[in-house]
Amino acid sequence: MSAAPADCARVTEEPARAGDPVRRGAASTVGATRTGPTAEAAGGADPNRPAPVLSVRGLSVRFLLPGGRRVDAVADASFDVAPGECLALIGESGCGKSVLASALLGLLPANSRTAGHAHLDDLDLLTADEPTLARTVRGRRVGLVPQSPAAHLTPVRTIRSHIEETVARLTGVRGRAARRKAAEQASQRAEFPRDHLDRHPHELSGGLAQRAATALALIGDAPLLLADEPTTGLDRDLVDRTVDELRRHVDDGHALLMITHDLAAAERIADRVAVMYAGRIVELTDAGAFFGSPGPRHPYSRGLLEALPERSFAPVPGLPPELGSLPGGCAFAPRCDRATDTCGALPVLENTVACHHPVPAPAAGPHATRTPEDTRA
Ligand SMILES: Nc1ncnc2c1ncn2[C@@H]1O[C@H](COP(=O)(O)OP(=O)(O)OP(=O)(O)O)[C@@H](O)[C@H]1O
Ligand code: NI
Repeated sequence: MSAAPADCARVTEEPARAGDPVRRGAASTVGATRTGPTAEAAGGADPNRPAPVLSVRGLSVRFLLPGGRRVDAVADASFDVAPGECLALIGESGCGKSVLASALLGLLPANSRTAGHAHLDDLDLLTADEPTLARTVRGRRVGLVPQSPAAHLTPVRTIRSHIEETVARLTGVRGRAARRKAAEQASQRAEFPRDHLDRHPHELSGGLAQRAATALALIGDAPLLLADEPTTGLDRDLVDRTVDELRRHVDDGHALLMITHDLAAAERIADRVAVMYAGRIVELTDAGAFFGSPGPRHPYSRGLLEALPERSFAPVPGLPPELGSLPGGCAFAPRCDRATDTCGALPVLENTVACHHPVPAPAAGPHATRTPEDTRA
């Protein structure tokens, strides 16, 4: 599913250094367009929704490559995640999901430039300095299940030693026996088998490494969890159990941003869904509306869902564009059977969708959000 783990690993293996001016100095160099989705679209204006744990506005990430080339991996992303809420971020391989997560944790490489805001309560994660991120954010305020867990584990240490060390660092548990017990409880939560705790990372399958990473990410009880493909390599039964454990974590009041290719897992866990295409969020809506009625409004989202074996099993025709040479206007237009000349202009995320020709919502229904397109269609 994840065809680009190397990219993701590359991002996370080269953390920005302390005092690195890249992120702090670069906030105005990218994302000249601030298309400004409504606060409601981002999930912020609903008075019934609790104040968000994470509030992202206009987040853009650009990579500068040799020869003056650049890759706009994330463009103008805005969304909120509230306590007790899971937002699933979905989209094809290479659309910018992991780069977005890395930006939130200050884990982008030095050839990146970010713009926008990502508020974790009163702290802007995009401008926070590396000591703050390292000492107070990663693990404590934001947990991470990385996409390539093996790359984040130290080869010469057992899983037990990783977990006990994290327990000691992030919790008040003191004493060897207590730490050992807490580590075993943490591994159990993520369905990591106790009899594998004394193994080294290279002795684990991808699925077991994934479960070890999930166990580690839950230990700090951080109010926000970023889980990047937490179910990769797991069989269906374990996917369901892992997702249900993450859902319990959400129901305990934590916020979860879950990146996944697995739409069945997203349907099982998510309260809201954000669909990313070529670096942009093109749809942001309630999971019930997305997976049920009226279904996705963006033609791309609809195509993603229809590609599922239990639906039409027909892939979205064509391939996503290279992020280094994006066409002007709607990046999906070349693959879209609803495209017209209008799509030469960049669509803004309005209500729930960034599309000049969204799939019409039915006339009535609890989730129907009518747009001018509905009346034209
Ligand atoms: N350090 C880098 N330098 C240049 N481009 C990069 C760098 N890291 C990532 N990219 C590019 O950014 C884009 C988004 O990558 P990202 O890993 O976020 O995709 P993704 O949506 O997580 O894909 P997948 O589902 O396969 O994990 C890709 O085109 C990738 O090649
Ligand atoms: Ni990724």
